[in-house]
Amino acid sequence: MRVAVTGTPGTGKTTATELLDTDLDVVHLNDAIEEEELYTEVDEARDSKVADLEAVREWLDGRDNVLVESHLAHLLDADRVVVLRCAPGELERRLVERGEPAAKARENAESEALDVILSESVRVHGERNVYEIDATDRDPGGVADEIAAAIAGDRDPSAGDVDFTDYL
Ligand SMILES: Nc1ncnc2c1ncn2[C@@H]1O[C@H](COP(=O)(O)OP(=O)(O)O)[C@@H](O)[C@H]1O
Repeated sequence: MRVAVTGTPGTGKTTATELLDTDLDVVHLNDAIEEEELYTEVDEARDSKVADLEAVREWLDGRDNVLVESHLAHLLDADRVVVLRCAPGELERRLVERGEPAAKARENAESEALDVILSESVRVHGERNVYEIDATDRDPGGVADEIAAAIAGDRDPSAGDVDFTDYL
């Protein structure tokens, strides 16, 4: 089984998947993109690398029992897509606290308020394969438990239950 754990930067993907007790091979894709040089160019202005999704797909090819964690993970093949959500104000606070520039933190908060990643996940994979988790008031262990439930099929798929538009 291949599981994607996606969500706007700051929703807690890395923290929760590091706590996850799973038989799946957990891949922190953003680290792999750096280490394996799976990017097309470096965006100096945004201090980030532009992922080469074709190279990523090739690198992942044949790895079936894997959990791919990244804000890009929903753009890849997956049997189940877990989308972490976080209230934009809390997301913005977390990103600033972790050292992101204020403008970038706000841009991500607005993207979260607009359901950008959730909508992309539903468009690419269909609602019945998307497991939305509102992680706002959950501790990392609780989020990891929710992800484990989605992997095990112990909860139903859900998408669109979260509404953060009042942030805009
Ligand atoms: N459940 C949580 N509750 C509160 N803060 C969290 C939670 N999960 C992560 N954080 C904090 O939020 C920031 C972003 O978490 P991280 O796991 O890096 O998110 P992502 O991988 O989605 O970008 C980190 O500073 C982390 O300590």
